Amino acid sequence: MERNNLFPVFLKLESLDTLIVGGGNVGLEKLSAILKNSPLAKVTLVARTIQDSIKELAKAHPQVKLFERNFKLWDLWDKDLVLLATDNRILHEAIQKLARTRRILVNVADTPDLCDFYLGSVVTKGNLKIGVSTNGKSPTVAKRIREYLDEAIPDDTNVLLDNMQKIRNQIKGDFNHKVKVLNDITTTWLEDAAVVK
Ligand SMILES: C[C@@]1(CC(=O)O)c2cc3[nH]c(cc4nc(cc5[nH]c(cc(n2)[C@H]1CCC(=O)O)[C@@](C)(CC(=O)O)[C@@H]5CCC(=O)O)C(CC(=O)O)=C4CCC(=O)O)c(CCC(=O)O)c3CC(=O)O
Ligand SMILES: NC(=O)C1=CN([C@@H]2O[C@H](COP(=O)(O)OP(=O)(O)OC[C@H]3O[C@@H](n4cnc5c(N)ncnc54)[C@H](O)[C@@H]3O)[C@@H](O)[C@H]2O)C=CC1
Repeated sequence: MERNNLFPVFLKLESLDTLIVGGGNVGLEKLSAILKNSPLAKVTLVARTIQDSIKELAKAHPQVKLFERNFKLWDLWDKDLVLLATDNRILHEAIQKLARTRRILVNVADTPDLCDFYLGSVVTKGNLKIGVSTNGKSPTVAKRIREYLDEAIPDDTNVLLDNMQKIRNQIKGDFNHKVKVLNDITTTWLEDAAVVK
């Protein structure tokens, strides 16, 4: 069976510099996805024309910089990540090549083959975050799985995380003992949560 070989990571976008090229519907979707997860993400968005909804969103996030003009080579100079969301595949290919030579990670919204990383569907409950990828096969299925998990994971999961953090900091003894205690007290957590629901 084919399998998903992508390696998931959770990025701290407050301390990285992200560039989005494109200010239409897809640019808006990518910017929204970033800010929903990381409201303080440092993002620069460059596009020949920028939708009003993007301008509104940027007003609520003062660290987001908008430039309403064509992409320029030097937009890449100080960036760690780049997301391409224009309607111009040739431009995407050219920018992807330039970014690659600078070792900047690239997402090309309309061309999975040119992507170094994909965005995923995300479930967030307090400190808990679950990312879902279908390996690019079906973003709609990723969205459905997000909805399913969002319903299934108890809303008070963050209370569990806070309690576990306290217990984790208090347990004395060697590492193996600590792991055993933490495993023991969480063995029945999901079943218990299902009963309470
Ligand atoms: C490869 C990937 C690269 C990337 O964008 O990172 C990619 C690529 C493409 N998406 C396309 C279309 C759609 N994308 C969505 C939605 C989402 N797309 C997202 C991620 C990804 N999309 C990455 C793979 C993720 C994975 O591994 O599963 C999500 C999860 C995250 C996010 O974008 O924030 C977000 C759901 C968030 C949520 O709600 O939970 C919908 C549905 C909808 O909006 O309801 C449609 C219309 C239905 C359809 O076409 O399937 C097209 C065709 C464009 C065209 O036809 O021109 C391409 C290009 C292609 O596949 O060739
Ligand atoms: N990955 C995904 O989730 C999806 C990807 N797509 C694809 O994404 C692409 C973009 O779609 P839309 O946002 O709807 O298009 P759009 O036409 O609304 O927006 C295109 C944007 O690119 C900008 N642009 C074009 N040339 C530019 C340049 N040289 N420099 C700077 N900005 C430039 C335009 O000013 C505009 O802001 C399409 O190719 C579409 O097929 C579409 C749906 C979902």
